[in-house]
Amino acid sequence: MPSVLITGATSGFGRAAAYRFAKAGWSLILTGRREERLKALEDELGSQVEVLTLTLDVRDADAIAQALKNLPEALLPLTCLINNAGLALAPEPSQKVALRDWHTMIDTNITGLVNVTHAALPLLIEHGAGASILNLGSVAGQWPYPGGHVYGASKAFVQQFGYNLRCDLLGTGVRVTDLAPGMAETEFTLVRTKGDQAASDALYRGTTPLQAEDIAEQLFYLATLPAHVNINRLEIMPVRQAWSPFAVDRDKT
Ligand SMILES: NC(=O)C1=CN([C@@H]2O[C@H](COP(=O)(O)OP(=O)(O)OC[C@H]3O[C@@H](n4cnc5c(N)ncnc54)[C@H](OP(=O)(O)O)[C@@H]3O)[C@@H](O)[C@H]2O)C=CC1
Ligand SMILES: O=CCS(=O)(=O)O
Repeated sequence: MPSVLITGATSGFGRAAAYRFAKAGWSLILTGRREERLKALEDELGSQVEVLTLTLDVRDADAIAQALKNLPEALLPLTCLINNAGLALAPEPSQKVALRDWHTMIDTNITGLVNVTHAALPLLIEHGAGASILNLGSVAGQWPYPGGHVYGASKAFVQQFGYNLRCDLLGTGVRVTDLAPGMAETEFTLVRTKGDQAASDALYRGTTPLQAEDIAEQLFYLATLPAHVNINRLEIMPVRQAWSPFAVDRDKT
């Protein structure tokens, strides 16, 4: 059976992807920090497919290297890595942001993604043709907006790291994609606003954001493309989201 390692499987895109890949019979390696949520997924999906849960913080390089070194043979070689764990913090302007929030985004979205990728690469290369690394980038990695600061920059890293990985992986058969969603309704905004449910509800109210299942469907599509096809970047927005005009600072009259 093909196997997929999903980081950040306890919520949002990662959780929806666990269900999507399980539906197709894939073996699952699910990670996140919230153990009780991982156990609930294992209880629910474990009767359909092989499920291994790893309670891990992607910022802990040693724990990740150790865990991936000791994967059961039945889950190897690894068919797909979904680098999904990530977060935005501090929607306010740069000059008002606490430095630790910038560090948390860099440590999670950049260092965490690099930690997992480094540990998983040998397992994907062993699989060869048909293996994939699917990285969750964002429209924020391409398009600037107020309050995007380090979050957007971290997603620009995800894109360029993926492109550079492709150069190094040429000849191994391992594919790399930057999947870059726009507005999607998950726990993302609750995390970004540090638990402000009203602010999260307000952002998604009166429009039609992407849902986690929309992204899970794209992840499954990418992972099951013919082995000779690599989509380098896939940007997806809800129909009801688009760009705005440039902002201009004007004299007060
Ligand atoms: N929702 C959106 O509008 C968009 C989101 N994205 C990106 O998609 C990805 C998933 O986001 P989404 O599903 O929306 O958000 P959620 O907040 O719903 O899910 C985020 C997941 O990441 C995990 N996570 C966060 N920090 C860590 C960490 N240090 N170690 C391990 N796991 C961690 C969380 O698990 P736990 O807390 O249990 O550790 C959780 O499972 C992120 O990379 C995000 O930047 C991209 C574009 C749009
Ligand atoms: O990555 C998340 C989407 S947005 O909040 O930057 O538009």
